[in-house]
Amino acid sequence: MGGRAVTLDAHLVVTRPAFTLDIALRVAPGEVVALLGPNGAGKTTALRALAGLVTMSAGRIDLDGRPLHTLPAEGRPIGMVFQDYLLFPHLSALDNVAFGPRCRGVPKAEARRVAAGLLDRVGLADHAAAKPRRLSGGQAQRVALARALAVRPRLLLLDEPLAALDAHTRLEVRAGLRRHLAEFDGATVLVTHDPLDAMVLADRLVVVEQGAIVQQGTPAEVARRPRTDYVARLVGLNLYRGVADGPRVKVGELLMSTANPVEGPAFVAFPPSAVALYRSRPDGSPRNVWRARVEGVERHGDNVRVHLDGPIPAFADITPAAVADLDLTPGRTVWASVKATETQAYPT
Ligand SMILES: Nc1ncnc2c1ncn2[C@@H]1O[C@H](COP(=O)(O)OP(=O)(O)OP(=O)(O)O)[C@@H](O)[C@H]1O
Repeated sequence: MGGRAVTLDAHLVVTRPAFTLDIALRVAPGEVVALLGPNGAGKTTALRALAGLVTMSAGRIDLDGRPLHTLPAEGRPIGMVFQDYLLFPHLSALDNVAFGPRCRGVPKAEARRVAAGLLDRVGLADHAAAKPRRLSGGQAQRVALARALAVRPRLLLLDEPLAALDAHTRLEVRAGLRRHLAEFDGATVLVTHDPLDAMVLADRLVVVEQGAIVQQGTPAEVARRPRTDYVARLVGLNLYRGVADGPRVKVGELLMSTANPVEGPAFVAFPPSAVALYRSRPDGSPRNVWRARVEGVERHGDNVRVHLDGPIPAFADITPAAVADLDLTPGRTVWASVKATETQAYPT
C-alpha cells in the first residue's frame, strides 16, 4: 500500500449456524477495494459488519486508528449505497441527500446547501426538486451516491451499486462512479458480482469464497494469475494445478510445456482463445497436444466456445467456420493444442 497510512484496518468475524465469515481487510486512504465472490460467499455480510448492521462475534474494526466496532450503526462515519438505492419516495432528490446531515444535527439550511453542492457534483442540479419516481435508474443511483457522501464519510460502502441498471446505462454510470470515487479521499469498499465493475472501479480486488479470502491483488494481477476456479472463470482462463519441473508442468496425466520455468506445485493457465482444434494430430513447434472429446458447444460473442473433456477439461474459443469445418458435435473426438508460449505457469 505504498507506505500510506491505513484508513480502514478490520478483522471481520461473523458466525452463523451454517456459515462463518472471517476476513482481514485493510484499505488505504483513497483506495477502492472490491469484494468479489460467488453467491453466498459472505460479501454482503462483510459490508453489513462494517456498517454495524450485523453483529460481529469477534474481531475489530479500526478507522483512522479509532475503533469503529464499538459504535452503533448510526454513529459510524460511513456512507452507504445499497443495490436498490433505498431513496425515500416522498422526499425530493435534494431532501434525500440532505437527510443524513439533518439526522446528524446539521441545521436545515446548511444541510440543503451541502446537498445542493453534491447534486451539482453528480450532474443533477436540475433535478433537485424531483421525487425519486421521476428519476431514471442512473439518476437515482447518482442521488444515492450523493446521499452517501453527504455525511462526509471516511468510509464509503457500496453494495452492488450498478446491479439495478440496464447494460447501456450501466456503462455510463460506471464511468461516472469511477470519477466520483477518484475524488473521494476516504476508504471505499465495494461489493459486486460483476467482474467488469470490479476491474473498472477498484484499485484492488479481494476475492471471498465461503467466508474466507482466497486471493487478492490489483485487477491486473488477479486476472493474470487466478488462484481458484471461480476467479479463472471470472477472468476467462483455463486453470489447472500441477507439479512443475522447470518449463514442464505435470497436470494429471498430461505433461505441459509452459512459457516460463517454475519448480514444485504450480498453477498453469491459458486463455480459451489459445486452444486450437484439429481433426488429426498436429505437429511442429513446441506445442501441448492432447486428445479431447467435445462435451458441448455454445455461442461466445462472435465466436463459439467448445467445452472439452479429456486428460484436462478445457474451454476452446474458435470461429463458427472452424466449428463447421471440424463438424464439432458433442461426443466427437478432436486434437487440442496450445502453444507453450501461450501457457503461463506460476507457483501455488
Ligand atoms: N440474515 C441472515 N441470517 C442467516 N444467514 C444469513 C443471513 N444473511 C445471509 N446469510 C447466509 O450467510 C452466508 C453469506 O451470505 P451473504 O449474503 O453475505 O453472501 P454474498 O457473498 O453477499 O452473496 P450474494 O452475492 O448472493 O449476495 C450465506 O450462506 C447466507 O445464506
